[in-house]
Amino acid sequence: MTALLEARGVNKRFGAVVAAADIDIAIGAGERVSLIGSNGAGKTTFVNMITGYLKPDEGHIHFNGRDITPLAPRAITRLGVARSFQIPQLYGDLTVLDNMLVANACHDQRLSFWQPAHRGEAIDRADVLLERFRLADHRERRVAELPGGVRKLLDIAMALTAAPKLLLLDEPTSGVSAEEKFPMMETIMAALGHEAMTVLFVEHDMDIVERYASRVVAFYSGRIIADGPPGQALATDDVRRYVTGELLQE
Ligand SMILES: Nc1ncnc2c1ncn2[C@@H]1O[C@H](COP(=O)(O)OP(=O)(O)OP(=O)(O)O)[C@@H](O)[C@H]1O
Repeated sequence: MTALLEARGVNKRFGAVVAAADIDIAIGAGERVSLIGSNGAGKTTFVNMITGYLKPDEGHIHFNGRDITPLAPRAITRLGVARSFQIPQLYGDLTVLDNMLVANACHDQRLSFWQPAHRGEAIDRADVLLERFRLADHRERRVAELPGGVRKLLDIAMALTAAPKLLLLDEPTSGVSAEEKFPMMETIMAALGHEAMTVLFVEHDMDIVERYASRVVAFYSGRIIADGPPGQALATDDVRRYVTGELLQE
């Protein structure tokens, strides 16, 4: 397997807290990887180190064959790493379409005062994504008026305007009702199916993990305690003890 993302000997501490301990992992193109672990296990720290918002104390992270450890978040985004947040980062007063266009403008290097164009092209790309995420009917609505689940879909669609190679999702269905979460994941996964991209998603809901991940990476105290296909990783004693709580902790 040629790795798209590779972390080697990555460590991160916050004072006495070990947030990442000897992280060694390689993730290939097209994988759908779920990052699981209890609160404070180190999932977000790992994601933040990939995006460059946090720097490891030790170790290196490679993306697409390049050492991205020293790069600033914007430079890493430009290489093809995109992220959506647990609480969507949207402009409530703007329409859905305008949010898409703002997201596009943030990474379109061709835009300038003299050449604000590509707008037609940007609108076409936005419309394709809105269709895929079942957001076309909301195109002209103000984002502040939309329900939470729709806003989450928009946040992910916005991340895709950059046509990333790696997409990082933070609990895509958190805050969404039990009835809505599977239809929402179906929409997300169908939309992502059109793009040849690797997806890492932080998830606490094991039903979602089992159904949508091709691989599970479990964290505890900053360490990776299991890594494999969902059926295998979720069945390990460490995951049952430290993540799902099916076994009592020693
Ligand atoms: N900026 C920071 N300053 C100090 N401590 C931090 C910081 N970021 C994370 N930590 C600590 O590092 C540990 C790992 O946190 P992290 O947010 O990575 O866990 P997590 O698995 O994402 O948890 P959750 O599911 O609650 O989001 C925790 O003990 C946390 O308190």
